[in-house]
Amino acid sequence: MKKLTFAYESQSDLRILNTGHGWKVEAPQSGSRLEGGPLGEDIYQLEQFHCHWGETSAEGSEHTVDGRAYAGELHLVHWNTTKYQSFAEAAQHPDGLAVLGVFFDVGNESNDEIEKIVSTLSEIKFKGQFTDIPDVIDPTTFLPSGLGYWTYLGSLTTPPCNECVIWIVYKEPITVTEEQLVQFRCLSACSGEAEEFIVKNYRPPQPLGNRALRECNA
Ligand SMILES: NS(=O)(=O)c1ccc(C(=O)NCc2cccc(O)c2)cc1
Ligand SMILES: [Zn+2]
Repeated sequence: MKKLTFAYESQSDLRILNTGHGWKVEAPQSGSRLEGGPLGEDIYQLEQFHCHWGETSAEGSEHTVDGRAYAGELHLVHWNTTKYQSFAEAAQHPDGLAVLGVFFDVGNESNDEIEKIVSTLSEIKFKGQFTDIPDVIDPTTFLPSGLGYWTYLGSLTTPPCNECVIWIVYKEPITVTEEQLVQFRCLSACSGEAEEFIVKNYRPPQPLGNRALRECNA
C-alpha cells in the first residue's frame, strides 16, 4: 500500500457536544486531507472526532489486538470528498468514510490534547449540551509517533452500522491518565436532572468473517 498521508489544520473554538453516548467534537475541516494507504486515489476530509471507553481501563476499545482490549479508542472520522457531495451521501457507500482509530493506554502522563477536551466536559454534563473548546486543537497531536496500522473494510460501530468505513487502526497507542478516563465516565446520558453516567460506550468486536485485514509498518 502507498504511504498514508494526512494534513490537518489547527482550529480553535471547535464545538464539542454531549451526544448522550459520549462526547463528539465537530471538526469539519475543508482544508484537511487524508489520502494514500488503503484509500486509493480519493481524498478524505475530517468531519468529526469522538472516542469510546469502558467502565474500567481493562476494556473500552472497539478493536482488540490478539484478543487484548485497550482502555479506550479515539476515532477521527473522515469522508470521501472526491466521490461524494456530503457526509450523509458518503455514508451510503463502502468507500465513503475513513476512520482513524487510536488506542488509549493508561499511563502517568496525561495527554495535553485530551486534557483540552476534558476541561470542557463539566459544561456539557447532560445530553444535548454543547460548548466551544477555547484552546487550539491540532488533530495531528492525537496520532502516535509510530504510524504502523492495520486496515480493513468495516462499518460504523453505532446504529445504523452502515458498511461504509475503511478502518485504519494505528498499532501504537497514545497515553491518557485514569483521571482523564474518569472524567469521560462522568458525562450523563440524560438531558434532565436524572444522572445516568455514560460509563461505557464501546461496541465489542464483531466476527471478521471473510474480510481481509491488511497491515502497513510505516
Ligand atoms: N464509531 S464510528 O467511528 O464507527 C462512527 C462514526 C460516525 C457515525 C455517524 O456519523 N453516525 C450518524 C450518521 C450515520 C449515517 C449517516 C449519517 O448522515 C449520519 C457513527 C459511528
Ligand atoms: Zn467511534
